[in-house]
Amino acid sequence: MTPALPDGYRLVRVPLSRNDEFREVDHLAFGYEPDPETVAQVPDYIEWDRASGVEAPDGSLAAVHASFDFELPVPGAAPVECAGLTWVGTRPDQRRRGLLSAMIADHFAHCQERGEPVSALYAAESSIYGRFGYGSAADELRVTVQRGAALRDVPGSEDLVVRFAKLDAGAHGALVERVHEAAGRGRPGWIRRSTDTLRATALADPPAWRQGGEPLRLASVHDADGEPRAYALLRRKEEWVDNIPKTKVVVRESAAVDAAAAHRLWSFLLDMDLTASVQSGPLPVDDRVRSLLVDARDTAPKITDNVWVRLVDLPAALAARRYSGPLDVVLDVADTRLPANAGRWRLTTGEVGPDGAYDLQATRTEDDADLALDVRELGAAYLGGRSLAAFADAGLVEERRTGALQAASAAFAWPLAPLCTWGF
Ligand SMILES: CC(=O)SCCNC(=O)CCNC(=O)[C@H](O)C(C)(C)COP(=O)(O)OP(=O)(O)OC[C@H]1O[C@@H](n2cnc3c(N)ncnc32)[C@H](O)[C@@H]1OP(=O)(O)O
Repeated sequence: MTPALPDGYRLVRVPLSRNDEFREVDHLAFGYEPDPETVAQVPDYIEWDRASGVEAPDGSLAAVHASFDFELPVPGAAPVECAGLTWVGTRPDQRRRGLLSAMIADHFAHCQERGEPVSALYAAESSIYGRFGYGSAADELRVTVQRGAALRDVPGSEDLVVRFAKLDAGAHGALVERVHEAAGRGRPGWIRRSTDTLRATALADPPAWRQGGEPLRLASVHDADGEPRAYALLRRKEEWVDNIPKTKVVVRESAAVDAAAAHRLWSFLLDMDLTASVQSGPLPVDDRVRSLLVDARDTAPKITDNVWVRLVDLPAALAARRYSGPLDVVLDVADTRLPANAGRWRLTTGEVGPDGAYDLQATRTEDDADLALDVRELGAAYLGGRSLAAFADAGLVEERRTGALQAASAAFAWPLAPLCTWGF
């Protein structure tokens, strides 16, 4: 069901020629205005063939959104085609008239046309997107570690060397993307930057973004052949208290291909002269540093929601990932926004693969349901980082056949916690 727009309003595609208007809506919606230096230094990373909006009766843009053509890494399988919803904004003088609701319906229709079974997003406010069937599918962890904090030993760490330089996007871009890709292998949610402009934006560093810190630096870890194994994009914020240096190291993003590289990187970060602490970038909740720190309690851990997932084509999306255990259950799915997903589905796994994981098929059935849930909870569990049993415990999944919840929770779970390392 497509929500109605107010009289005279209409959904439109927004071409590059309306870039200024599109951005004006965004600035008004989010309450900021980039200075000319920032505009000049941050690439235009909108994919203009995927930008849309709502026109008011006078032809002006009242609301906008766009999406990215992503591949979303899922548990145990090749990434699934995914529309990364972004740049969502309604002008403050046009809000609460159903413009976002209409844009989301339009977005889902475009996903279906393009054959994208899944959509993902970062939520500006976490109360917005559940109503549209998006579920919070991953958490991100940030820690602040005191200088000199001890790490448990990892063999091979001492054989690696660290290089430290002013970030040069041209010279370092390939290193960052190569390590980022290798570090994320097997980790659900680890979306790669899919275009040159997104890759360039990840390294953009206009002065307005520095919040009093130095320009971005790159700390990179290399093996004996010079091959990069880990990196951190960071800046130091100089601070002195009573003549004592208390500079903070603030990491924008870091990644490491293995434990030795992570150990070497953190050893370097925790031993920088004049500093007092290291604030991490977004980490998976099971990040190595939690296991390696001798005193992991004193790290002021903060957890927030990371990427949100929406199953647009339920059977295709569920078949695109793999599962940790055998399963034969009937789900009764509620989905008011996309009725084609609603109703009863039998989920059946096949033979176990050599990696211990299972393929799965979702087919329509008239059989009685074993579990009843909203598509939002299915999206939340999709990357393997949320427990269906925990949702049941919160009253959000109903078990109608004893044992079905245990089996489904075990099958949907995945050994590595999901994470996307960058907001889009
Ligand atoms: C993926 C991303 O890009 S995240 C970025 C989202 N953008 C922002 O946060 C920018 C500032 N906010 C805005 O521009 C607007 O308030 C938007 C885009 C969040 C909502 O746009 P609107 O056109 O006002 O939404 P619309 O009128 O369709 O409301 C749809 C429903 O969402 C609810 N809703 C809208 N905004 C919010 C919010 N911020 N928090 C909680 N609920 C909200 C409405 O109350 C309405 O609920 P209902 O269906 O129960 O009646």
